Amino acid sequence: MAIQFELIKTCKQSGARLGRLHTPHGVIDTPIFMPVGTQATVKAMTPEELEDMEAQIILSNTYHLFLRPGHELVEKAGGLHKFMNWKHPILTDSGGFQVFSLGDLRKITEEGVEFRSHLDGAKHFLSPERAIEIENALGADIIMAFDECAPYPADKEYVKKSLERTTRWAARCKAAHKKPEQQALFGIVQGGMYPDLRKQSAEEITEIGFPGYAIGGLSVGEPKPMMYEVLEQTIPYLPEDKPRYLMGVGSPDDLLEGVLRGVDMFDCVLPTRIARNGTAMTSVGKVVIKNAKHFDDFTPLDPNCDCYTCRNYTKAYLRHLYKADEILSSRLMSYHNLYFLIELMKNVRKAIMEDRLLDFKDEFFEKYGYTVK
Ligand SMILES: CC(C)(C)OC(=O)NCc1c[nH]c2nc(N)[nH]c(=O)c12
Repeated sequence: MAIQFELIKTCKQSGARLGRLHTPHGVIDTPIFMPVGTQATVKAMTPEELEDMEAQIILSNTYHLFLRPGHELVEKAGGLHKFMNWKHPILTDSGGFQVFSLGDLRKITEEGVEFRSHLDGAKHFLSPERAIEIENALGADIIMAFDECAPYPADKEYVKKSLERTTRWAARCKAAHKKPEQQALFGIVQGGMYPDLRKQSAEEITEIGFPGYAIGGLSVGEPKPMMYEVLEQTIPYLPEDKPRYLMGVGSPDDLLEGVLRGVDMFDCVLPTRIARNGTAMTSVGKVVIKNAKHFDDFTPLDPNCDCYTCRNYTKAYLRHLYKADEILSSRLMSYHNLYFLIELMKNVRKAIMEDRLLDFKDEFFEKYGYTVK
């Protein structure tokens, strides 16, 4: 088996789980936040900095690497780990979702998706088989099935047709996967915001059988309560002994609400994206560094953080870097935001171990400035 999921403990106060996911490139503690490195780099961070902040697994993307530099080059380099000098686990997303959101969609058929590259407008075709061929070449420890992430909102008939095709595509992915011993293929559950369709998708995907299951099609603009509700309607149909991965999530509150509902893995571009726009996630809420009030504030970004950025630089300096459009601004802000989410998940794992995750959530939301429900 490419991966082994060890369920260590289930929190007595909630549905939260503590686990360890053994992969060919190392062990991952769950619940886990996975930094996104779409084009074989977590933007502005070196692998050594990611190791320093104890990132355990990072994401890359099939669609992007297929378009540039081409999966053949990465394979020639000895695979993604060698190409980007990352010695730890990697997960590649399949590109299905990107095809529907990045390239302007040409047409979708049972066979696959024809689309134009968002880079140069060139026409391309991706099918379940092609996506798996690319992911096998990239060599990630965990690879995702080729799916359709239905837009939101979308009418029920469309979502039903779409999830049923995603199921047929999932079976084709499993059949096309050349290295199930080295690379764990996760199935992806869709079904929009319709609980009965989520149940149908979860039953169909688990019927095919995968070592792990992702919940796609959420965090697509729906209200948060709706996302949490759909999660509650989906998780019970996934096996307890396999990892659950909520794709594209998320912000601190979404991570906590997801863990409480039994999610083990998360990914989101938020920490690095908002960092480049000058916003920091801190233990006392968001800090928008360009705000004039930080002009002569010589305190750290986050008084309760012991990351490299918070130990060595002040808000005044970080504001200056941002206003001067200095590259170091993106680096220092990204380092802190990633560290913040990784640290949050470390504290979540500790709270689960001590059966006090609900209390931890209330304390965190109080300090972070979220209204505690
Ligand atoms: C809009 C953002 C990116 C925040 O979330 C989503 O789109 N969420 C859904 C999502 C993220 N990544 C995925 N990958 C795949 N294969 N399928 C998906 O549905 C998704």
